[in-house]
Order: sequence, then C-alpha cells, then structure tokens
Amino acid sequence: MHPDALLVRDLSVSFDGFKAVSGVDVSFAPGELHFLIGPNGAGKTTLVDALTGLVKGTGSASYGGKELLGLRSHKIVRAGVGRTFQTATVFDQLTVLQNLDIAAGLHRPAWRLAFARHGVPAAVDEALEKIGLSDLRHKPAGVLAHGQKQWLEIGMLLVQDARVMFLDETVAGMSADERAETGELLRRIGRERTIVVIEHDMDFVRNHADVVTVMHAGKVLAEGSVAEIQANEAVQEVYLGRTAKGNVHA
Ligand SMILES: Nc1ncnc2c1ncn2[C@@H]1O[C@H](COP(=O)(O)OP(=O)(O)OP(=O)(O)O)[C@@H](O)[C@H]1O
Repeated sequence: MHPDALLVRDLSVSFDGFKAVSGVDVSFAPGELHFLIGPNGAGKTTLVDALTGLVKGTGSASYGGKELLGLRSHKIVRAGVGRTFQTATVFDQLTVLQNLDIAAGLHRPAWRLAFARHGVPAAVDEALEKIGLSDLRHKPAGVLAHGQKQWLEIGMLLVQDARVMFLDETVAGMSADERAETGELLRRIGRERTIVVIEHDMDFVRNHADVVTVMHAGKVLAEGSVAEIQANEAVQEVYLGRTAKGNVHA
C-alpha cells in the first residue's frame, strides 16, 4: 500500500434509510489515474461527496494521518483533498487569473487577501502554464470554451495545492481534441498527485485509466486494470443490461 494513499474503509452513506453507498473499501494512491465508473445511481458522486464533506458518511477515510469523515469541507480542502463538479463552478465575470487567485486565496489568511498584492503568485503562473491557459489569463472565464472551463477548474485545484483531486465527469461535452488534451493534462499532473475521475465515457477510461473501480448499487463491484474490468463477468452483466453502446465491451 502506498504510504500517501487515501484509504477508505467501510464507508456508508444513507439518505432517509436508503443506502446510497454501502460498506465501500477503496484506496486511492498517487501516481496512477484512478477511474470510478458504474451505472447511473451507483453511488459514485455520493462517495466523493462523503470524502469531501458534502454529505455525512460512516466508516473511515484517512489521508495524511487525518480522518476526513466528520471534517467540514473547507478543512478537507486544507488537508489537500479537492474536487470539481459536473457543472463548472468558475466565476464567469472574473478573469481566468482572478478565478485562480481566489482559489489560491483559500490557503491564504483573510487579512492578506485584504491587501492588494503585486505580481502573480508563482503557483498561479505555474497552474496557468499547466492547464494551457496562460494566453487567456486576462479573459473573463465566461468566454472560455467548455473544455477550457474544466481545465480552469483543475487549475483552481492546482493552486490550492490539492494533493488528491476528485474530478466529476471532466470530459463530458468535450470535443475529441479537448479529451485528448485533458488526458495528457491528467497524466502530467497525476505523476505526483492522486487523481480520481468519475467517468461515463468508456473510451476515455480505456485510454487513460491505470486503475478502475466499478461501483454498482452503492458497493464496489470490481476493481482492476481496464483489461481486468472488461473481462469481469459481474461487470459485463451490470453494463449489458444498461447500455447497448459505449459500454465496457465496445
Ligand atoms: N441528497 C440525496 N437525497 C436522497 N437520495 C440521494 C441524494 N443524493 C443521491 N441520492 C441517491 O443516491 C443514489 C446514488 O446517487 P449518485 O448520484 O451518488 O450516483 P452516481 O453513481 O454518481 O450516478 P450518476 O452517474 O448518474 O451521477 C441514487 O439512487 C440517488 O438518487
């Protein structure tokens, strides 16, 4: 087991008695692209919600010697665990740079935010470079293409120094070129970070996953490489009944 892994043990989340996540054991380690797949309603987002403090979970989730369950979401961000959402949450009226600066400010004491700073923090510059938006830094985020907005969100996690990033359907709605660029971006930033991607696009999973965890009905159904998951009969059964196209057999 990687010493810097996020270890999830026996995690459950209930909504009025309905178990959306049920006894999940999973580990997310740095240096590999880990994909979370499963049919609609499998519990993927709820799992991530619990790990990022948006819903209450039972069990445990330890990272860097800290128990994440029970922490408020801003404390989880400070512990180095961040996420994106299915719909981009950038401020459209603010520039790319301002969006990154605000995200960077989450780690800055409030009194320092009150003072005008000179220059752009190195972390912001680096993030702009990594996400390929350096030339668009002064454009309002609202004019960015869909893919670029998602990259900006990833940049916001970079400047927060998120060591663990949960990305929710990042490539949904992206063009083929944007998908390929996103794959490369994740590969680059994932070398020393833990990247977990919730994804329905099986081509993207096949092209980029090192590890795949398949969820179904709130539980982990299978875990392994893409080849192992494709060969898994339980996985085939779950997907065969659901999607005729774009599934793990395609
Ligand atoms: N706040 C909530 N209150 C009640 N039920 C919820 C709530 N959030 C999620 N659920 C239910 O929990 C189950 C898991 O939902 P979740 O969104 O985690 O699945 P998912 O695997 O992320 O699905 P998708 O791929 O469609 O996003 C679903 O049955 C959903 O209806």
